[in-house]
Amino acid sequence: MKAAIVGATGYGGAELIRILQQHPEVTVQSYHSSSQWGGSIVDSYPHMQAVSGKELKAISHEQIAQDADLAFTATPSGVSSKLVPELLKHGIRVIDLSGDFRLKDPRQYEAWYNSKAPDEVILEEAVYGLAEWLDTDVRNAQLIANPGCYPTAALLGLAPLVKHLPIDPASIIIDAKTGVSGAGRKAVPVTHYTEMNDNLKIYKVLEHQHTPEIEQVLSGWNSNAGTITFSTHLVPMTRGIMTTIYIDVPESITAEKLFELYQESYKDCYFVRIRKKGTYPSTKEVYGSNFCDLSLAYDERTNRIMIVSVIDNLVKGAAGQAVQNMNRMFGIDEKTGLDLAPVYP
Ligand SMILES: NC(=O)C1=CN([C@@H]2O[C@H](COP(=O)(O)OP(=O)(O)OC[C@H]3O[C@@H](n4cnc5c(N)ncnc54)[C@H](OP(=O)(O)O)[C@@H]3O)[C@@H](O)[C@H]2O)C=CC1
Ligand SMILES: CC(=O)N[C@@H](CCC(=O)OP(=O)(O)O)C(=O)O
Repeated sequence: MKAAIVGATGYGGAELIRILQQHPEVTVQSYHSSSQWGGSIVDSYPHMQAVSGKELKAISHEQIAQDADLAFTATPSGVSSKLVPELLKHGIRVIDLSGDFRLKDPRQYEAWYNSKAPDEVILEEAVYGLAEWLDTDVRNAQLIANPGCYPTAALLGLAPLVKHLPIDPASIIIDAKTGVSGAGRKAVPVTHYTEMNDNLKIYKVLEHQHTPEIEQVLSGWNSNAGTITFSTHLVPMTRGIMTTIYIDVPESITAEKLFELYQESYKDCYFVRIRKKGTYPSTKEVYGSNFCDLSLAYDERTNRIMIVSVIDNLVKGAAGQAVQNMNRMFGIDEKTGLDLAPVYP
């Protein structure tokens, strides 16, 4: 299979290159950049000697569609919304890493992204690619909207509860923390070394664009689901997301039942690992891998469940899940090319 990577000079693109380099079924046919075409990947990433002979190309929709079976668009929101329809028009399948095709309601997109929504027909057609909980057969999908990093961590943590128990979804609080690579490679004051080093910041308070994405999925799972409380923090680390989720529970649940529900729900999901009762994951324990590690705690004093979920934002939260979706799209075992052990310490 032949793939093209658009946005190859960004962090998501670089992670796609790293993963696809050792994918036995894929050849990366071309690497694309809007500003550095004519140059080479190693100009941006000198450690990527394995692709040193590859020239970065300009973005020609027609050429990309002619040469490859699939395009990954690892481009910013607002860019993907214009790029992807052109690629689809030329008949190529696309996995988009941005937030542009995740929200079904264009008014929601415009309200949270402050930008014009893509065409409604394409929004309708796009499959939301939360790989463990796909609700359609993606072997025929033309466009997969790869989920956001925070929604991936939060939704994998919430799914079994929201799908199977009469919890009160309005009680959901998601307290999330991310590493700085979540902001991409571009230098901006907020992620500058002196701003971030030895510092902890809350940001996008009550206005994070992943809020409606999480709510949209939850309401598809449980008709009672509505609004959530979601907070996001920047932590002085390179990669990783931890979400700590709090939910009020019906009195009928016990810690044992809860644990069994999660074990059962994820028994066939290689990339979701439920931690032993009483132990809790840290972001380093999934660093560089496509795993999402989950822990549960039931607080009998408050009748609240606490779920802890960790992922690597660039892998399970972006490029890794995109490759997992690609594998599903092309009928390949989902683990192919992705069985990466976490890098620790
Ligand atoms: N970083 C993360 O953890 C995650 C990121 N995402 C999403 O994935 C996408 C890529 O993120 P990330 O790699 O971190 O971002 P970066 O800022 O690191 O990279 C963005 C890429 O887009 C390209 N680009 C910028 N402007 C344009 C344009 N006008 N036309 C075409 N290409 C353009 C840039 O390269 P060039 O100038 O060379 O064209 C660059 O390769 C974003 O939508 C992001 O929101 C999703 C989940 C997690
Ligand atoms: C640290 C940081 O800024 N993280 C980004 C993560 C979102 C992202 O990467 O993009 P998507 O919306 O495409 O998922 C943010 O909070 O907006």
